[in-house]
Amino acid sequence: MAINNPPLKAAIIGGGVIGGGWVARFLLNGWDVAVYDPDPEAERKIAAVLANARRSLPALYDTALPAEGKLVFCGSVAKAVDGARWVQESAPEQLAIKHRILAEIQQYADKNAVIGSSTSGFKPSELQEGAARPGQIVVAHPFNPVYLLPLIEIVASKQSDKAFVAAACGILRDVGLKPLVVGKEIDAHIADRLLEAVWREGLWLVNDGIATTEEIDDAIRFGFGLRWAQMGLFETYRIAGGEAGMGHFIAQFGPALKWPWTKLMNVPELTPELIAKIAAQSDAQSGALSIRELERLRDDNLVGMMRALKKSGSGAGGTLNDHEKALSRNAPTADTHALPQTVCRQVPQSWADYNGHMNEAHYLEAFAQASDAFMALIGADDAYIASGKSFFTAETHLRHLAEAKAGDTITITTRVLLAQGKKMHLFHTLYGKDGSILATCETLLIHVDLTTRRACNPDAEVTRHLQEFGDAHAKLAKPDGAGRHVGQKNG
Ligand SMILES: NC(=O)C1=CN([C@@H]2O[C@H](COP(=O)(O)OP(=O)(O)OC[C@H]3O[C@@H](n4cnc5c(N)ncnc54)[C@H](O)[C@@H]3O)[C@@H](O)[C@H]2O)C=CC1
Ligand SMILES: C[N+](C)(C)CC(=O)CC(=O)[O-]
Repeated sequence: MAINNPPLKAAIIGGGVIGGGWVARFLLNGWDVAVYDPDPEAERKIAAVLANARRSLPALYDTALPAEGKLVFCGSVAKAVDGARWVQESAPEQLAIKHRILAEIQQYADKNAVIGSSTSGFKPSELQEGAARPGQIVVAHPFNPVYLLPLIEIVASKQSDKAFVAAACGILRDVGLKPLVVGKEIDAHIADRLLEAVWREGLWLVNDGIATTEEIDDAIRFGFGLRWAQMGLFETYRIAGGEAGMGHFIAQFGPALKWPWTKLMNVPELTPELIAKIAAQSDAQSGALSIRELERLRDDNLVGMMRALKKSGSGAGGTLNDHEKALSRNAPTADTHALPQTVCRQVPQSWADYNGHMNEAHYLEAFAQASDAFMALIGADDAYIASGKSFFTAETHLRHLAEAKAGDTITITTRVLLAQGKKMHLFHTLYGKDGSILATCETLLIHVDLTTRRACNPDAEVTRHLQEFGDAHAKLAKPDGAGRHVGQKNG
């Protein structure tokens, strides 16, 4: 499915914490979005979520997201769902409210639209009770923040139509999400079953005066929380069994389940005293930051962690890599300035430094991405490198002409200055959003046999493609700044 052509429409019914995240996820992936929420404050709250999403979601990728869709706020469900391909119910977690809203959605929505519910705990069969077309409704349970975290639990009942489940998964993948189809409907699906168990134990630890909210959070974030983000529970414990593996792990730690290590199913009563105790500890722990500041801290950390996972493709990193590939396939192919555009991306927050602009190290990173993209363009792509040949960079000269700031969109064009035998001499120009030149990079790459680690000529096809670019670019005037050395006067 094309990601952004023509613009698709999503309707979000209920624009609170989760609805706002859905708005951002669809909008920043090029969908038009219509929102219905009776709260007069909804527009302001969604604007705040969107501001945070705009500074974090694009930072996950080394390529640009599609142009943002259009956002409208509607005065009725009927207006919001009109023409929508996806309708997401994100109203309060009360079955009666959800039934009322789903009935209204089905009255006005296209019969082929997917209707997802964000419910954290209700089974799809419960949501479908009394529905005009039960098969159209699926649980699409997201995780906060919806614009960054890829997991969506897709839960169907016996009445659900498989075609809608398949369509739901396809659409969610297109907007960068990871649909996990839950095989059997149960209360609270998979993830919230797990979360509730940890939450229950946490409440007991505070209730019994054993640990504060901060100590419990430390127990998670300094240890197993880091492991869970990349390997989950079972893969982590498999390693904990040492070379003897999972069988040995269970033999050793299985009996502990019957020792008093857990409170099992007992739930502490949420008395006013316990709630006040937790709220006071939470204020002492995190009250110095506003919710929006905490969200930005969370988002920057999530972006950093998820970007790190891209390297190995573990967990969320694999989803990002798949989405990035799809985004690159759908990126505009038009040349800018008559040269191939080899980079189009946002400057992530993490690239800004103490001077409040993009740090010099990341100019080289962006230009290296341009060289990689140009290599792919001439056929020196992943398959070529896997066959044992590549280019190594021998020399680079960077010029910094104007500032790029976090959140800015930057593009790079690539020009061949010389294509001769094993030599590939490139000149990259980095532009800001207004088309002004922010930096240039002149770089010499040498073709190498990866088995001998020695220079050699590229394969015939790569040579031919490179030569074609070289011949075309030789007709252009020499770029300003080419051949400069450090300290040279302008002019
Ligand atoms: N907050 C969380 O961490 C998560 C929540 N969810 C689920 O998402 C759903 C929404 O939860 P939150 O966003 O947290 O709640 P919320 O309270 O932040 O937002 C609910 C929104 O629904 C609106 N609303 C109330 N009546 C409505 C109606 N008749 N029609 C349309 N909108 C209406 C409210 O004005 C409010 O803006 C729930 O089903 C919840 O279980 C799912 C994943 C995580
Ligand atoms: C607390 N909660 C049950 C609403 C949480 C979720 O449903 C998922 C999440 O984002 O943690």
